[in-house]
Amino acid sequence: MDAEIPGLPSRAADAARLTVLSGPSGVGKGSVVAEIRRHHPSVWLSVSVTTRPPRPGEEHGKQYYFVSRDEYDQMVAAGDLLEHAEFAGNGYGTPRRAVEERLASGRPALLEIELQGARQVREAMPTAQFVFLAPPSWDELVRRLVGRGTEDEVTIRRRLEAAVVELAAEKEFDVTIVNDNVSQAATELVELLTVPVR
Ligand SMILES: Nc1ncnc2c1ncn2[C@@H]1O[C@H](COP(=O)(O)OP(=O)(O)OP(=O)(O)O)[C@@H](O)[C@H]1O
Ligand SMILES: Nc1nc2c(ncn2[C@@H]2O[C@H](COP(=O)(O)O)[C@@H](O)[C@H]2O)c(=O)[nH]1
Repeated sequence: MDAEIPGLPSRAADAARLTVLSGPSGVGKGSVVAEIRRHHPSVWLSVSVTTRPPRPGEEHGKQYYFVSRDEYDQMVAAGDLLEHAEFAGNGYGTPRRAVEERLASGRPALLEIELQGARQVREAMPTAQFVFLAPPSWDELVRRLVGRGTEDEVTIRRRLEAAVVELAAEKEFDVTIVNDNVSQAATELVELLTVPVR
């Protein structure tokens, strides 16, 4: 690592920016992030809270903090969430303190969140970097969401209705990565995570 030079921001501080990854449900955000965690364990990803029940294999504190609606409402009321949104019938939010501590210590952070939350982060932190993960096609998005097999038909419909809105918002983002291939998309995202702050 480079030695600190008084008066010159360290390279670590230069790289300390928040990156927000968003994109429609089923596009592969979780898959891309999991790939990054496997190959780049130093990349720090915020763990969100959600009122959604865990899917098979999901663990409290790993993919999410699974909380009750009351706990979630209390966190919202207390201002403990950097952003929060209702999505397909459940509440989701980013615990504020962990992200703020991470950035304050000069280290970058990654959020994987939906569109309404991304818009809130843009309001609060306009220098953050916003990355849109796009599907190769609408049909492939539907195939992935249905093929995952984790949602019932009603929920799949709700998520696809939201996907129409999310896809129309792509132009609000700084960069688009098309998720044709998980490992390629992960490589592209990691490169963006290490771009110095503007
Ligand atoms: N590049 C890809 N090619 C083929 N299948 C993929 C690709 N990326 C992800 N998938 C598959 O698509 C499904 C949805 O992926 P994933 O759960 O990562 O999406 P997501 O964007 O995180 O969804 P959500 O927002 O609903 O949590 C999974 O079954 C996953 O294995
Ligand atoms: N606004 C926020 N959205 C979040 C957060 N954590 C995850 N998400 C997004 O919710 C949907 C659905 O997720 P799923 O795990 O139920 O499939 C997806 O788009 C996630 O990116 C958050 O903290 N805030």
